[in-house]
Amino acid sequence: MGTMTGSNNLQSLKYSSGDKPTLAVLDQLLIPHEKKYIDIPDVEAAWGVIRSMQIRGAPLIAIVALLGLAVDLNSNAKTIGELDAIKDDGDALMKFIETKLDYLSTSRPTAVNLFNAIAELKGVLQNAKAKFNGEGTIRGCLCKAVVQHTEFMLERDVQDNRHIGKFGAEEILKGKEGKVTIMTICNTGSLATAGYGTALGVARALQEMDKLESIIALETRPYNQGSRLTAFEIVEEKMPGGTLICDSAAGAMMRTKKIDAVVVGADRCCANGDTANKIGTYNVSVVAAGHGVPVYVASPFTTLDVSLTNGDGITIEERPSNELISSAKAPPSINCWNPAFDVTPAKFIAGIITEKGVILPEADGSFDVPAFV
Ligand SMILES: CSC[C@H]1O[C@H](OP(=O)(O)O)[C@H](O)[C@@H]1O
Repeated sequence: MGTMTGSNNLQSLKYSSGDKPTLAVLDQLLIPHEKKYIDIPDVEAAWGVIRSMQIRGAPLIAIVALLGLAVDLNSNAKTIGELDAIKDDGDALMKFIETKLDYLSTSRPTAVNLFNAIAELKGVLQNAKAKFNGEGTIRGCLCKAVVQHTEFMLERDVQDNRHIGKFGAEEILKGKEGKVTIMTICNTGSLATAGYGTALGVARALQEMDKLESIIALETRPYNQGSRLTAFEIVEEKMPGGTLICDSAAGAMMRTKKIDAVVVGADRCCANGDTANKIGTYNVSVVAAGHGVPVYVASPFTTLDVSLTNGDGITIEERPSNELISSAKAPPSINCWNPAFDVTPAKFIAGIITEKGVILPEADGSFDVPAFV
């Protein structure tokens, strides 16, 4: 197999398949000024680019973690030496791989995609080990299973995003004539996924249908994913009516201009529909409720977490003070509280757009969210 990347011009990663796979990821901290790819030779490098937010976005975090493992096991000389030393002991090999997966799970805590992906891959490996028929080596069987499953995940993400785009566009256009204006927060496009995007994918689908009047991007302080990344995607993809506003202008814009819907991404949707997403999503949702503007969450099944009954159980990542201080140009000694995410209660959400359709709320405003299986 040749090089596999995302579906748009903007490639969040470059992955080359084959016996010796390779991976490079776009350093998103340099966007919009520079497009530079970082080589990922092992799980430590994958962990590093996730933690530093050189790559980010709930689906992309999971994909880079697992592709990093695929490269580590099959192409990294040090890891190959360690595997050689294990010989062909199935239990020891499983433990070796699972230890690497558990390490990757410590990179960032909030987006459930990484944890769902790790659990899914562990299941695939257990299955492959149980079905191993003695042809070749168990090591070859497990390393191949990692590559095959991860490549499947990469392709599934783009397909799911296209379906989310279609279902979301149809939902927003219901009962409407003419074109629509969408407001969004953070970055949920090609740069946050394997390609196409989730919430920004909905805007992209509307654009493809010639139904997008305008896309409004919130700057998304303090990390500015909206102004650095979404604005960049809007410009690169020539999305109509692309407009950047500061976070605190959302209410003023809803009060003075026609906003048809707010569409946001997600890092974790709980059983009742409570959703963790980028810090500031809750504010926008409350303001939108005050103006009768529906808020949709675009979320693949990989972002669903029905093990949590509601949002109170979500671990919210707190980023270091210096990230807020440097972004806000604040005095270095000021005390900071810098949560990366907030939880929007289900009552503020009009629908959860998935690749299988739009989940609408029950009469009491809560959702009956299905499980990721
Ligand atoms: C396609 S969902 C992207 C999701 O990731 C963001 O967070 P971060 O940039 O910190 O990884 C954000 O919450 C988005 O909605």
